Amino acid sequence: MARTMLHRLEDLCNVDVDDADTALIKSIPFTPHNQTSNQAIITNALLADQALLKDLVRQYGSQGWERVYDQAAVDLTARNVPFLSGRVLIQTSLRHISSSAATIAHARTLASLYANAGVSRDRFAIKLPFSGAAAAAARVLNAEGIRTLATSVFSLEQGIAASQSGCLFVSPYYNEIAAHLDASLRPTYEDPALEHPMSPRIIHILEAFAKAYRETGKEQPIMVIASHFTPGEIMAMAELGCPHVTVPPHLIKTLLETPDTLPLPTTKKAKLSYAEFATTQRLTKLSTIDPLAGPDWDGKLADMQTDYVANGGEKLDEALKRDTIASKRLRDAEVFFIEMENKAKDAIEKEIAAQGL
Ligand SMILES: O=C(CO)[C@@H](O)[C@H](O)[C@H](O)[C@H](O)COP(=O)(O)O
Repeated sequence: MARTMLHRLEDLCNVDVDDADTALIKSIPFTPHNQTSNQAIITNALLADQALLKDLVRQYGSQGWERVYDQAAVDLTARNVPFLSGRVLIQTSLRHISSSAATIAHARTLASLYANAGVSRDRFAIKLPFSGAAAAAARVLNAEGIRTLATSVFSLEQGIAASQSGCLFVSPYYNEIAAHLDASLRPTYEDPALEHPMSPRIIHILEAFAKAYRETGKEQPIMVIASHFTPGEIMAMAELGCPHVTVPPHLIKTLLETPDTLPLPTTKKAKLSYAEFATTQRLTKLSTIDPLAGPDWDGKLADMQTDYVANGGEKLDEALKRDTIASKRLRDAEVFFIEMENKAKDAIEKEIAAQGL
């Protein structure tokens, strides 16, 4: 196959797949790294496969819809492991966003279903939508070897809490969920790295991790940046310094269909360790600005001195409350993913009734 923009992206930034579609993953002309998912991805995949739905209901329907849905998420992702070099990921229910105990219990259930499916702990991770309660849950889960990804991250404080709770990965959303549902909310920029209002927060998180690594030697979460609309946005992630980007299906297809006619890249992809991280010269002005902060922001950025995870993630919840943009975006994610989960719940319960279970 001739060289495409997806090859170029992989030269600059590790390509992960933001979808569970095995055929799509196999169509990529190199081995992608991780495969991310969420309740929208799992529900759509399950509803598109009525044979799988019926079969899972037959096997597990008597134990209720959640058992069926969790098994679906594990089955739909576990089968992709042979075609990836890294991990498959599924997300805990947003119904648990305010409860550490419920988040821990759900993550442990998913981990045991992966174990039953023969997926070892180094081939999966559990995504936690990152509230204070989730950060506290992450500390427990990572300590017991169930590795987590902090997701729905919109603020530096959430990024710091991901580091403090020992998360393996962190996924800031470059764009908000509301913009996925309403195209009029999608910003378009000639130069996304420099102009997109989320770029500074990405740089702040990466710089905080690099500083923490230099000071403590402790490995920091690997950034798997998510939620992009355009090829231009995706390609800009390398310049921001993101080591991984998770790419939705339509952008994988577009990048695969676009020949790379540019000279071979002269820069290398960001290393997974933050030891050598440095913001590229062109973007250093983003280090001190925050277009998403409110008008009374004092210009100070959060740092690792505050423990955002202690006491059930109390300080993270306080920070989220003060940050109207991040808290609105996290709330939108909560509403959207619960809606998508409920769509699957209705279909599963209908099938449970049809099978007379
Ligand atoms: O958080 C991760 C990866 O860690 C993503 O799966 C993330 O949920 C998605 O990129 C966003 O929710 C956008 O998803 P979609 O609306 O494009 O399906």
